[in-house]
Amino acid sequence: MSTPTIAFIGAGNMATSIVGGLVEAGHPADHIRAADPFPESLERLQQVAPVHACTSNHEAAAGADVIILAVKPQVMAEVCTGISASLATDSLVISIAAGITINSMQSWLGNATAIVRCMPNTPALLGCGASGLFANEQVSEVQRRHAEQVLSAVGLLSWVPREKDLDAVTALSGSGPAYFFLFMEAMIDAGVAQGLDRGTATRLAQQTALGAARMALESDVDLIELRRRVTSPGGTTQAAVESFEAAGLRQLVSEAMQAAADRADEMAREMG
Ligand SMILES: NC(=O)C1=CN([C@@H]2O[C@H](COP(=O)(O)OP(=O)(O)OC[C@H]3O[C@@H](n4cnc5c(N)ncnc54)[C@H](O)[C@@H]3O)[C@@H](O)[C@H]2O)C=CC1
Ligand SMILES: O=C(O)[C@@H]1CCC=N1
Repeated sequence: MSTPTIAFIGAGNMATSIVGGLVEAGHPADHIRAADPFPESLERLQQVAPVHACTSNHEAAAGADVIILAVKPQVMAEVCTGISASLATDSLVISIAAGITINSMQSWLGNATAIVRCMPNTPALLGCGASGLFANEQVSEVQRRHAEQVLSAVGLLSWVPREKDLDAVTALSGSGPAYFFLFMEAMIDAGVAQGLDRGTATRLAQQTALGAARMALESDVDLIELRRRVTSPGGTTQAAVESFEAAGLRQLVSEAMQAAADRADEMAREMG
């Protein structure tokens, strides 16, 4: 597969992370362009890799194999209509904006445009992201591989068969980092209430989350077995887990994720 030319429209946090990952994975910086109205954003990006900084979105998009729309959802309509005439017939557009549907993008870019809609998450900033991807029918096999090359540079990726599934991806991995942060906040507060100083409670909670995540990823047994191995019969973990279950933790998680998915659907309607 030849090296695709990749254009970033918007050179903020996500673009910078993806560029960092791409270059680390061996993608040549001279095959990457970026446009952003704020020179400071472009300068920050160029500290990560010597990409070609463009003076307009048109200059970045013209003739690029892959165009990554890494701008906030609120400016997507303006950005898409602005670059629609710059796309080549075989350009692939990848959007990482939450709540902007393929339908909306097609209405701004043209119905024949190959589009991948992606829901990333913030650990992409550390190369540890998890992204869900959906492709419209115009996306070819080669373009799928290009999308995978880009998103795998910042972590794991998973294709979903229906665009609607991106609402569930948003509820799970898109918003998910915040759930773990919230749980850690609650654990730290509880540790402090039991007498630990906040610094100690914070470090213990952070390392416990890291250790548990690594065991979940790297161990050859499932989550139930991992949990069983911590839970001595009649011991402390059993007391805590029974307390969680009695308080309806699973139902709470299910309702919270439904609220997130419903909101994702609502946002797509509002912005579409
Ligand atoms: N699921 C999630 O947790 C995440 C989703 N995202 C999505 O990624 C997208 C980008 O987010 P960030 O990088 O965090 O935002 P950011 O604010 O860091 O970057 C956006 C960049 O777009 C530039 N920009 C504004 N108007 C522009 C225009 N007309 N043309 C070109 N560039 C323009 C801004 O100057 C800025 O540098 C958003 O749509 C967001 O929804 C990002 C991070 C995580
Ligand atoms: O909270 C949000 O709406 C965005 C989408 C997923 C993560 N952040």
